Amino acid sequence: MAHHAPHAPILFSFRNVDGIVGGLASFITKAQKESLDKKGRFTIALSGGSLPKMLSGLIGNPAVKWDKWHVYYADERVVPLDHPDSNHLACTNELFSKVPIPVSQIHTIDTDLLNDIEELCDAYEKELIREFAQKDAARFPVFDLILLGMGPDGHTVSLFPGHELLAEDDRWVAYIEDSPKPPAKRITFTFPVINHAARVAFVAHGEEKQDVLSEVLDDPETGLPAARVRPAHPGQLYWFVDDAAAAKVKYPRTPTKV
Ligand SMILES: O=C1O[C@H](COP(=O)(O)O)[C@@H](O)[C@H](O)[C@H]1O
Repeated sequence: MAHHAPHAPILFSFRNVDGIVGGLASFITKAQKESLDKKGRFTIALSGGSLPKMLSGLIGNPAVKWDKWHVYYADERVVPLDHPDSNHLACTNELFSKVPIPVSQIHTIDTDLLNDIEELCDAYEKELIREFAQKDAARFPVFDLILLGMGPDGHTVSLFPGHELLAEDDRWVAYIEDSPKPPAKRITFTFPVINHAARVAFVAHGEEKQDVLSEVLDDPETGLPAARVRPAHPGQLYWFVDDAAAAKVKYPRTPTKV
């Protein structure tokens, strides 16, 4: 049994990627049920990179109430929605084209604004304000679930090590024009948004994540972007990883029955 402080990150390590896919699907459906029981809708934010493929356990799953999902992108590349770099395209190819989710409930960037990143970013922030601010006049939105990835450099969403956006404490959505990982132009949720969510789950797999995962979980004070994800009480952070990624991690695992 894992012993750590209440609200410390919960680490699930699975033997392989299939294990992550199954565990993540049960976790998401449980989170969805809790939200639907409370308020009849489920607000979720997705990432790009390796994450969309990890959502295949939701396809054909009768527990998923797609008509109640309201989907946002935790970060998005400023490219057309059918561009190979688009996080929306990746999520569509891996998930949305295969499930009956109403298209109007998937909140994409406004591609009429691709030539004005500031406007595009403001417009996406307004999408979030429409969903959250009127209801509870919250300073920051409270997503039911935000799903994140982590790059081998410790970046998450489009928040990169050493970048000035790590200090953004006011905006909900910010833009970056000098991303060290292409494409350079992106929009991203800020830390206050991520850290106000009810649940945040990182999903990471493979040997290339070994060193960074042990730094983020065992030495979080080094301050890599992924280590700065610490949802405020009563929010909870989870990690869904495979044993290859967790090979160097000393942080205690929680048994993988979610
Ligand atoms: O550029 C990005 O990278 C991160 C991490 O990607 P991964 O392929 O290492 O999982 C991703 O979470 C983010 O959405 C994306 O824009």
